[in-house]
Amino acid sequence: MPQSIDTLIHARWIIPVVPEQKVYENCSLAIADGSIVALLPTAAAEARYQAREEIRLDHHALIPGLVNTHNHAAMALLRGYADDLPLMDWLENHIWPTEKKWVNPEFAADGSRLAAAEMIRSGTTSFSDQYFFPEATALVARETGLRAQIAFPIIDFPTPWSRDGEDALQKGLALRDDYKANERIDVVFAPHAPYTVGDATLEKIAVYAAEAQIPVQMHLHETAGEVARALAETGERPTERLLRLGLLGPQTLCVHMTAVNERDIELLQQSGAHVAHCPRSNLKLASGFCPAARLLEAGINVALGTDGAASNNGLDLFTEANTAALLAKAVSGNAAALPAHQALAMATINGARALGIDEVTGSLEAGKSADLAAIDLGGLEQQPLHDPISQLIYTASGHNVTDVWVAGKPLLKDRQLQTLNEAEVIQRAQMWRARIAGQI
Ligand SMILES: CSC[C@H]1O[C@@H](n2cnc3c(O)ncnc32)[C@H](O)[C@@H]1O
Ligand SMILES: [Zn+2]
Repeated sequence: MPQSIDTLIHARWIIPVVPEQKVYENCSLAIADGSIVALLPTAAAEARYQAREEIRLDHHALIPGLVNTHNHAAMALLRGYADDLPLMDWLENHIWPTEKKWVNPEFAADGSRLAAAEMIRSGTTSFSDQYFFPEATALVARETGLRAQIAFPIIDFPTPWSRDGEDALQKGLALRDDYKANERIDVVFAPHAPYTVGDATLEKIAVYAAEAQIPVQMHLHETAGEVARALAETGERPTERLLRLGLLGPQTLCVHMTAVNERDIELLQQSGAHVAHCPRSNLKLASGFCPAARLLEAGINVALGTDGAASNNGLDLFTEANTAALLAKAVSGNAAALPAHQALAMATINGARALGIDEVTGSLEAGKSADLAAIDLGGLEQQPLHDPISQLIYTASGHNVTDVWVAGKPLLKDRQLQTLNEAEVIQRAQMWRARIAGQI
């Protein structure tokens, strides 16, 4: 007697990511109540299950939904607004003044919707976000069905969202209470960077984080200049400082990590901290290079982040994984560094580990949530197809994604967004451009 389930997805290739490098050809994924029940050959699946819905993906790879471990979603509205500048000039003379003038709850909601649409279209199912008015981004995650880690921003000076570090902490903790019961949305701490948050605030965060086991993410070692400034002002490297303050541990996500020395690597390794590698933002802002392959070799969990679309200028994790793989080879002078299967792991299971959600998502294993992306590999650029993992990393992009599910619910169906009105999202983005340009 066949077992009743919700969905059977038959795919040309299924790539579970765990175990790494495994590719199943002409297999099926069985889904019930939003979770993966089994991955098995199509003939066996058809005999064993009676599904309410069967989906055939004859030219596609089915993979775990991608995990973007560092984003500033609402900054999608500032895409292309201030290009070709180094980090501190970009922030201090362009982005921060513009944020002061324009960022409000409406901006955060419209920008987050634009980013959510782009992420879903390009196969992302989970993202971590650090931006002002995090309540607006959390609401967009709730509406759209994305899985989200809302990392509320803590800065010691006035921002559009908070008066100071203490105000940000209290607002963020209240938001955390609001989302306690939500299975898809976690609310965590995001002290912005070593140069915007002082020891007193970081010490408070360390106490709360330890008491309630709350993850912390922070921009760290984004540039050599940041490290040099810290050394000149305090005699301490930023990584050493986090360790001294009790903030470097298995629930810490260090975003960027360029300009690292042997001691920094040892500290990351011993503490179990994770790294969000954002290669395209680092390249565009000329911030430096994170030695991703070396960190991985040292046993450090390295995941991928796009950073905001204002410094990338997109949110496509396929492009990010491609850049990570190519950059690692260039930086190490070794063509074998960061092979395609490792880049795919960084975009999926490593990301889920970095966000503390690897028991739920990041790989296609029975019992995990059905968070999936289907990628059409039938196009000209993917022929001939010797190795689907190679094609995913070296030839595909987010444009090849056709279908996306979170917890078994379709967010993208045959390239059509299911939980967002694309035309409205574009119209709102265009309205913000005109407002910022002073045209309306
Ligand atoms: C505290 S909300 C986020 C805050 O960070 C700014 N930001 C965006 N990208 C970067 C980056 O690469 N390094 C440092 N800060 C960044 C953003 O504009 C907000 O002000
Ligand atoms: Zn960032």
